[in-house]
Amino acid sequence: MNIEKTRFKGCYIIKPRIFTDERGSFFESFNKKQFQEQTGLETLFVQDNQSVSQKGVLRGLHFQTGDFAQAKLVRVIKGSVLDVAVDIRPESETFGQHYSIILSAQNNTQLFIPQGFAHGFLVLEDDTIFSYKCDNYYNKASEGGIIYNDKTLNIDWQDSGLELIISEKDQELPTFDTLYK
Ligand SMILES: Cc1cn([C@H]2C[C@H](O)[C@@H](COP(=O)(O)OP(=O)(O)O[C@H]3O[C@H](C)C(=O)[C@H](O)[C@H]3O)O2)c(=O)[nH]c1=O
Repeated sequence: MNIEKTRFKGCYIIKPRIFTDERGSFFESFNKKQFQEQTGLETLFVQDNQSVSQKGVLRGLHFQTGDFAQAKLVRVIKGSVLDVAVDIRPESETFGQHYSIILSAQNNTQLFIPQGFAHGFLVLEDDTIFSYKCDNYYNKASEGGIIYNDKTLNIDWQDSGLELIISEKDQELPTFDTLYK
């Protein structure tokens, strides 16, 4: 696997090595040893999640707080998404800034998002399968979030022409300024 840094400390883009032959293709979707060698991070994932969404679904921006903060290794098994990670680490020089990337079954690209980020994605194709590893368990009481169209974050979701499908819970998430200003 090839791992490259982003301008956000601890956030990495991962491109697995794909093996193809007359049967199809193969790749290692995670390798702890290589991950640790290339990032220096000792990450122990404890929970895998999967969601299936139709085109136009926007999930997020979500995070878990305190002892239940989660690092995530996210990827798309089928379809494609615009994935967004927002740095909510007050001490970070990129605090309040976000990173966006297209993740798809075509590019097989993965994004490692460390603890201290809010995460969300916009689904670009029907029947998109989103799969991710977390280094901490789900803890409903620790759930937090930021409204997707927050004016301070000013995320370009590239959603022109899409009818957004957003849960009631996500439509009621607070603004960044409410949480951090
Ligand atoms: C996240 C989670 C949810 N659930 C239950 C709780 C609800 O009854 C149901 C759907 O949960 P929710 O609407 O929060 O699912 P998403 O909107 O996909 O949330 C996720 O989407 C964003 C983009 C993320 O990065 C987070 O991992 C996560 O917040 O699954 C569980 O049982 N375990 C879990 O780990």
